[in-house]
Amino acid sequence: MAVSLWKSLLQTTKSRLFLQRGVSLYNGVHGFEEEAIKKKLQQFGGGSINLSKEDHGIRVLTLNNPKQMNAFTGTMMLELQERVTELENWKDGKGLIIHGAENTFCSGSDLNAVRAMSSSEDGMNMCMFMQSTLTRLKRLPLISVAVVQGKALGGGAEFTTACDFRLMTPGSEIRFVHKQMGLVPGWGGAARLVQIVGSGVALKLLSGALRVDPERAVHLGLAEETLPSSDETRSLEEAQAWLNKYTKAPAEVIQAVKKVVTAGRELQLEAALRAEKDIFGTVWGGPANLQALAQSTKRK
Ligand SMILES: CC[C@H](C(=O)O)C(=O)SCCNC(=O)CCNC(=O)[C@H](O)C(C)(C)COP(=O)(O)OP(=O)(O)OC[C@H]1O[C@@H](n2cnc3c(N)ncnc32)[C@H](O)[C@@H]1OP(=O)(O)O
Repeated sequence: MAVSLWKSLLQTTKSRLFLQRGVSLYNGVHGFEEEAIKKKLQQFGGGSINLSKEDHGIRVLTLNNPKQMNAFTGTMMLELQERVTELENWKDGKGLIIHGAENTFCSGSDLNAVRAMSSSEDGMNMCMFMQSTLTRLKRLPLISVAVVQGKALGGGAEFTTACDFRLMTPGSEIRFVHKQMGLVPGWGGAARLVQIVGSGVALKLLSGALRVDPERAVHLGLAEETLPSSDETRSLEEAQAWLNKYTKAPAEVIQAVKKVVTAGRELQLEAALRAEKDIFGTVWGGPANLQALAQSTKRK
């Protein structure tokens, strides 16, 4: 009796904890020294992570370091954590579009920073920092879309897997180049890639460092579709129109939808069911539900 009670308490706690905002995957127990790595990352400046004002519940996050093909500098990693915290506290949010500046997505880590942080301690701390931030990004109660224009390489390819969906423009490419650097993904990209395309395809993409063009990405289930335009502005407009199809409801309903799907993906069945129950309770009898009940019974 005590054991099953303990198990049930543990499951409930897990399902509640996983929905909490700002929870890092790692702490001192794992050897994660967050303040130390933040200080180190601060030494490698350049570029920025910009977040647009909201427009009908949708914001655009821009990886902005075009001089280096939007490679992630240390300060960009710190800014990404700040933007994710902002998005976790965005009450009216429904959708997020992520793209790179000047019509290319992201070239991974800034290799200058990588060369300067080649110690095991720095590498592991950067890995845990980025895994935590991208896991929080993936768990945002928003529908997120990576618009892949140009190249998404290495950590940039991993970044696309931290979004719910990927839309690619003609001629664009996702490529997990890690093998060529004697590495494996370190920002959580391998674990998420297996969830998206399955272990067999993930093994081929990683071991072959294969170039994935839009057609192959759609075939593999890595991308939803190839956008018609390769123009930077036009393709963003097309991505916004695509996302609008899925965000036509009050924010609290869209956020609840994303949360139940995240629970189903990440938790064991009983914990997922408990999380679904808790989330269902936040919308049952809520304004959107009561308004729908007051209207005609026929669904459009
Ligand atoms: C866990 C993640 C993992 C890690 O942290 O270990 C990584 O992500 S490591 C990085 C993996 N990424 C790469 O290896 C890509 C390297 N870059 C390229 O292959 C090319 O630059 C490419 C294909 C993105 C673009 O080639 P293109 O010929 O069109 O342009 P350039 O190569 O001349 O690049 C323009 C300009 O950008 C600088 N650049 C590009 N990528 C990076 C980068 N990742 N870090 C730092 N700087 C980068 C490049 O040096 C050029 O600058 P310039 O001053 O003009 O030489």
